[in-house]
Amino acid sequence: MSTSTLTSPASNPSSSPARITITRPDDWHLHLRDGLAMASVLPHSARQFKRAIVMPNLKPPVTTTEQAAAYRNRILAALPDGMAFEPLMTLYLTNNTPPDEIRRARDSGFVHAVKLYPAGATTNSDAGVTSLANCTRTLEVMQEVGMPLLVHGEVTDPAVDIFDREAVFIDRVMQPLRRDMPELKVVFEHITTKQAADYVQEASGPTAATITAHHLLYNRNEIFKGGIRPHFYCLPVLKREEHRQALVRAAVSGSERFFLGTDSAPHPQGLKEHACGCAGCYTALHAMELYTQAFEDAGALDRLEGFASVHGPAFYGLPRNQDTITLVRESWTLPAEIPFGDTVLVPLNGGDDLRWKMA
Ligand SMILES: NC(=O)N[C@@H](CC(=O)O)C(=O)O
Ligand SMILES: [Zn+2]
Ligand SMILES: [Zn+2]
Repeated sequence: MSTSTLTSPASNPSSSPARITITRPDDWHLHLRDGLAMASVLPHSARQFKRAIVMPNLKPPVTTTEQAAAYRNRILAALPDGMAFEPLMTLYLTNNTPPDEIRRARDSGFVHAVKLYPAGATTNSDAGVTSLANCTRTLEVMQEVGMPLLVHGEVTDPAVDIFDREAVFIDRVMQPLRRDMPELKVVFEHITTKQAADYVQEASGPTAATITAHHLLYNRNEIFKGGIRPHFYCLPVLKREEHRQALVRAAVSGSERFFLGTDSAPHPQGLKEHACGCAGCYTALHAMELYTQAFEDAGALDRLEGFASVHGPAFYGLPRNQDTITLVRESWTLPAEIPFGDTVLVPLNGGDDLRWKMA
């Protein structure tokens, strides 16, 4: 029961080009998992992106530079011959991350950020932070050495409605954090609301946000179209149409504060299509096709390169990539499922036709 509108002619203006070439993009928020599962999905990201910020929410989480080095080596060992891909590693912040660990991370040269998961907010966040007050010394060192803090920005207070958890997080956590650590680099990850887009645009200090392709293309109706559709369930959950539109405006605005982060988050089919299904959308296979479509629908293909390939490296203090990718206007059918270790996963839009294709 495909209900895709991805190839709808109405949103395919004839004035749009048949191909577009941009500097090779990077993915500033990616879940690669580990082991055989990682080996299955890694080539998809490596085909589309030169680099990716690799999330540390493994079981157990990647909390030390030493663990990040070992994880990085496993990723590089799983990379097929001939593929160039640079994993940019992150550490998982806990209540007990020692300030010295930040200096070790900075000195390593391969750890590029530290991730804040409010305890209980999302997949594998049990070891996360219960209160940022536990992390003051560590955050001060991050601020001092220029180590970015990446934030899953949702409160975990069960009294707060799930659709409000990001907006409430701005008041309860982001504002005080920005006030207390004015020079800390902060990335508000996978923003989903108008409130977050406005906040990031106006915040003082080095503040940025990643935006996923699925939050640019879909509102929360998508989860319930014709029945419950678990592959559209992720955290933070899709929001109302007015929020999707605010995210599109932010992404195409040209502001350097907004850049690409797929949050591609693979889970086995059996754990998505489940009575208590996991949160996460798998988009690594077709991410640039989806972003290109979102920017085309907004009449802003000329802004895609900045968002996908320029603003992220600038924020992280890294060089832009030298090579390019080309996307062509060509209809193709996304596989309905793909191998995932010893099981399978269903990509977002699995079995649907896409309008753009990586050449
Ligand atoms: N986005 C998700 O819905 N899930 C992510 C975790 C996260 O990024 O919050 C995952 O690791 O599965
Ligand atoms: Zn998250
Ligand atoms: Zn994520």
